Amino acid sequence: MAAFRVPDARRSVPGGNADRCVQGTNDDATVSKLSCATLGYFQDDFVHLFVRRRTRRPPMINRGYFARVQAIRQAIQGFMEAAGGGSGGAQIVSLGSGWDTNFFRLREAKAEPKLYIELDHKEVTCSKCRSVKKSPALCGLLAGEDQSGEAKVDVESGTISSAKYALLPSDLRDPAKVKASLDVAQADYEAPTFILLECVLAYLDGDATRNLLSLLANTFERCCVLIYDMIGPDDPFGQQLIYNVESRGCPLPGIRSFPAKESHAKLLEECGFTCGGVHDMLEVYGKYVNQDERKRTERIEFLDELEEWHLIMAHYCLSYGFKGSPDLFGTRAMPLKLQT
Ligand SMILES: C[S@@+](CC[C@H](N)C(=O)[O-])C[C@H]1O[C@@H](n2cnc3c(N)ncnc32)[C@H](O)[C@@H]1O
Repeated sequence: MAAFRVPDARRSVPGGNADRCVQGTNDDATVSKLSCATLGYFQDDFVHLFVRRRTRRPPMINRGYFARVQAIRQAIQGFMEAAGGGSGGAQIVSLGSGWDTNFFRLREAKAEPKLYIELDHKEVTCSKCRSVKKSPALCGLLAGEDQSGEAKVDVESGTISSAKYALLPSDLRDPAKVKASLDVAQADYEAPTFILLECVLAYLDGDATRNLLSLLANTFERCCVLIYDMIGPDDPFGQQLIYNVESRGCPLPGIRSFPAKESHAKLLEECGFTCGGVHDMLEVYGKYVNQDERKRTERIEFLDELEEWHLIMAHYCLSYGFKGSPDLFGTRAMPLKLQT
């Protein structure tokens, strides 16, 4: 592996544009997910509706995204089963959701929760509205069972409201705004709720993350939270990773506030959750991702840079915590189960 020489990228972050750069990370994530879907790593019939220019990502990136998407889908499925599905009142809240397509995937499979709420910066929710409005397929999935339900897609305000899905602009750094957005979305604070923070907290500073997680733990009576994020900022590979992102003007304060698996566990406990587990993505890929899917996808593209693969995967982790009734969020609802 090459030696890394990393200048301090924080000095080159252009102040005013930081939010715009953070929003731009969603474009990257979506393009990478489309790259995977196109190659057959996983099925996503909707992600192409959000991307203007397709780019084929290198095999290592595709495999990393496969692990991330597969693990999150397994966790959602585990929760939905434990919570009795949409008819059991299950609710999903995705914060910093970007152009994620999980709602449309679940809705098409008739496996959607009672309510699916997404929050992101207004710029991102406005562009999501634009793509939804242009797509009869997405609009159709927002409509009610008999296609009669009213779905309002307002590009100007960046909001979508429908019987089972709500998209709203919000700033995750401001707990009062997040709570107000959840109120507008008519979140049910007593319903079993799965909260997803997929590659979001790295962009928030430590206090903002603590305030956000504490708000969630204090607001939802029975919930589990799943966090996918970067770790390991201090070794040469982590420094390079941070430099690559921050030199584009996108600060990553979160990775410094919560640099290791232990700090993620502590964060969850401090904010009012019981920590269910923290695994780096190497562990997730090796032990928790469905093994048949793993074997199938390993045949799609050859990967020979194993040392770098191990390094990348060790710099991301999944952590999860619970709050509320142990019968619902006990072992049955553990987001990840060991695969044998
Ligand atoms: C790397 S993208 C991830 C998007 C999506 N969760 C995924 O994994 O595909 C990070 C997302 O977090 C959102 N985000 C970051 N900070 C935010 C904040 N303070 N308020 C609202 N959204 C934020 C960004 O706008 C962006 O959509």
